[in-house]
Amino acid sequence: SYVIDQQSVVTPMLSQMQASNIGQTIVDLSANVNRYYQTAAGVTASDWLKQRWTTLAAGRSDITVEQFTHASWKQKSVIATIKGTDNASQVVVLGGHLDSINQAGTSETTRAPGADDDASGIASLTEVFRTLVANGYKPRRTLKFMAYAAEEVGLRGSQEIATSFANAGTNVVGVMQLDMTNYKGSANDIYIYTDYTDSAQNTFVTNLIKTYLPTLKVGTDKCGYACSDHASWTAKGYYATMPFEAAMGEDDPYIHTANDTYANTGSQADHALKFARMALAYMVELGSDGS
Ligand SMILES: N[C@H](Cc1ccc(I)cc1)C(=O)NO
Ligand SMILES: [Zn+2]
Ligand SMILES: [Zn+2]
Repeated sequence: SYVIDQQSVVTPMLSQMQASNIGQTIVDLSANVNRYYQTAAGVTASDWLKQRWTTLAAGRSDITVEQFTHASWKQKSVIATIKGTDNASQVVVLGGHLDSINQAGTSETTRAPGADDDASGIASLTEVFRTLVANGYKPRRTLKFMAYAAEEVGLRGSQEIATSFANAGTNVVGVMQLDMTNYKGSANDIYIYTDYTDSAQNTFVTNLIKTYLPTLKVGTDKCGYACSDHASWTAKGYYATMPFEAAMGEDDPYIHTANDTYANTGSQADHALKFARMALAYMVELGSDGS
């Protein structure tokens, strides 16, 4: 059962989280001509993120940053792990996808900045990672931050990772997916998607928002298909939640084009900051539980 009891840890951290940090990561990631799973730029973006997370890890001995090599394409997923203290066998995952795509076809030189889809999600979870490390936070459970390759071509990177975890019998107690966090297209702030996700964990996340971000308005909606990497984890029997930027059909109209830019989300990351704060609360509340 889900208990919310880490206010003394979470609340001080929330005020340290900054939209400007999220915006900078979006700018950095979308500076690659593209982040397509098959291009040199897509490989470069993966290597850049590994280095960025390694720098943020600040030499902590309980943190590792690695790349997950996939079977049949070049772009690697990136995984940062904060090893738990006394309940390390139980794992919490916060993910987004690293790759981008242009719906007109993505060659080595095709522009696909993917600022909202999904640099915004990667930037949101990177700000969670930065804040936890800056505060010297040591979780009881193991926390994993994941940047999946090849989401746009069939959730392929997360499918390989989730399958690998299931085959290893890894006890992932919960997964949150952040795919598109920075385009405020709807009346509510955060939309919890109810298909291909777990309803009990969705309720927990809704309660986290009520507790820690009480001014935010929460909506729900359905994709109607496996619309992001949360579906890969659900397919393997894990509990997943996907908080999303808008209601169906009101999301960022520029995605999968050369116009999915930071400028086209107003050159600010205020919407993404809401998701980062929610995600930090998720990682600390679940990460602080014993077995
Ligand atoms: N299709 C998804 C984005 C997406 C997800 C949900 C909704 I509603 C609309 C759009 C995608 O491109 N993920 O990378
Ligand atoms: Zn997409
Ligand atoms: Zn996406």
